[in-house]
Amino acid sequence: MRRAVLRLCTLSKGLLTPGRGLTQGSQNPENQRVFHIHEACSPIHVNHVRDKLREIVGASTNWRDHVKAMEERKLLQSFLAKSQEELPPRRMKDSYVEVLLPLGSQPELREKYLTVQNAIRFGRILEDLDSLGVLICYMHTKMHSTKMSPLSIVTALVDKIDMHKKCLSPEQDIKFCGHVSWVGKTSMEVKMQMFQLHGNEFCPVLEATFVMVARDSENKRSAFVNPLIPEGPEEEELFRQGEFNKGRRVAFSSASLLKMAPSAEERMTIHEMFLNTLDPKTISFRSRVLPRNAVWMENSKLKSLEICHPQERNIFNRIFGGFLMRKAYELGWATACNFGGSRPFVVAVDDIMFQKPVEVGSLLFLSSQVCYTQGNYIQVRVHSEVATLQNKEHTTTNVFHFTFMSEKEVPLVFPRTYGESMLYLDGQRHFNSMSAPVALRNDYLVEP
Ligand SMILES: CCCCCCCCCCCCCCCCCC(=O)SCCNC(=O)CCNC(=O)[C@H](O)C(C)(C)COP(=O)(O)OP(=O)(O)OC[C@H]1O[C@@H](n2cnc3c(N)ncnc32)[C@H](O)[C@@H]1OP(=O)(O)O
Repeated sequence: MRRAVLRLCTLSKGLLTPGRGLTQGSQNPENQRVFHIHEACSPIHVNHVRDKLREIVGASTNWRDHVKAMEERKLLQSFLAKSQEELPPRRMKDSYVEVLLPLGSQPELREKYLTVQNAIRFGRILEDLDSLGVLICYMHTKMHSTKMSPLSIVTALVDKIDMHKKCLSPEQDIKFCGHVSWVGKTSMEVKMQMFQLHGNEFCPVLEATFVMVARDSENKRSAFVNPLIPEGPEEEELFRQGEFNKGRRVAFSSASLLKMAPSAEERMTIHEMFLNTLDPKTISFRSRVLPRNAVWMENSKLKSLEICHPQERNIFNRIFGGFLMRKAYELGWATACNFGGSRPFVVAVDDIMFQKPVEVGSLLFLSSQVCYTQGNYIQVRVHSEVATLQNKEHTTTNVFHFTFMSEKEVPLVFPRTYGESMLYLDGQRHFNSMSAPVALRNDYLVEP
């Protein structure tokens, strides 16, 4: 067990240093390491993750019982800690979980994960990562005094998901693993990795950093989580990285274009783009023409609507974060496909913020657009908002950022309004925060 954790941490350190990329990752011999099957502790079957979660929170399996189940959860409030100091510290290995998705040995599982091009649906992987992230946090906060957890653990942020060059086959077993890597007072950072069997070895294909927040039994107020004690220099480094990530997120958010004007360089970019669209035949700021091989941003949009049925609920009777991510991702993929005119492959996902829970019964409006392109890359932003039948006012619940790589070079995208210019710059910032660009690889197959 300990060896497996250490090996995972070493791998994480190599791959997840902020700003390091796919190219750098794959060139680094450290990252060529593989995870040997025999090192793993017995993994949980993917189908059991959600059953375990239901058991931990005592969720009802029938929608008609959900109110009763929530009433029962209220009784757990007394188990909540009044301060973090009351809670026993945990180690990284206490929350370490491995999950097996046996696509190779159980072909009946494949259908759910399959794309028409015989690749793996990335949207399904997002759902699995979300459930696993929550399970990992329940391992970290496990109490011996009560079978059911008084905590409601929700996904606050998908900080980053980086894909590596490996081809994802729907016919080979997949393994996920992860652990809590940093904790605050009520929040936990979780690092997860995904491996696919290649011959006799599980090779790394993806890594992800999520932030989960603990809430009380009724999911109304935040609740304290156990401190984390890193053991040894590798874990200390991971913990420091978690601290650094928190600072980076605060800095990124305070420099948000919703709060601050763009930098001088960014302003210059926008002005140059504007000048490039002025019609040289008229001396007017109004007549705008698109340069060759460019598309107006407003023409890159796709929209969808989902009715949030009880079937898509999570263990707290709100809409499952993984479902929201899958739907947003699939719309984003279709947007990139429509825009680029060829098959897009996801390269990175970052900064998905879950601002508000989505209630069962809501109408979920997803709106997706290309906001930045470069070479073969397409940066897509998906905005989601909800309305209810009673209240038609729309409320933003999430903003998703996806980076795709297209098989062919893609057109430039041009903002027409000031608001679109801000979207362009925000897209550029997200693109630049991604790892260094990678060369298009034929074996890089990750699809909706
Ligand atoms: C059920 C039975 C049958 C079911 C059948 C169907 C089954 C379907 C399958 C599902 C099963 C699996 C489900 C597993 C559960 C998945 C989880 C979800 O879905 S969850 C659904 C999707 N998720 C949601 O719905 C969540 C929606 N969002 C929210 O509710 C709130 O925005 C919030 C709670 C996340 C934060 O509220 P806010 O008022 O801001 O809170 P505070 O100011 O009090 O701060 C508390 C701590 O949070 C930190 N922090 C905050 N934000 C961020 C951030 N962006 N970034 C980083 N950190 C952040 C902040 O720094 C502080 O940390 P610390 O210093 O104390 O350490």
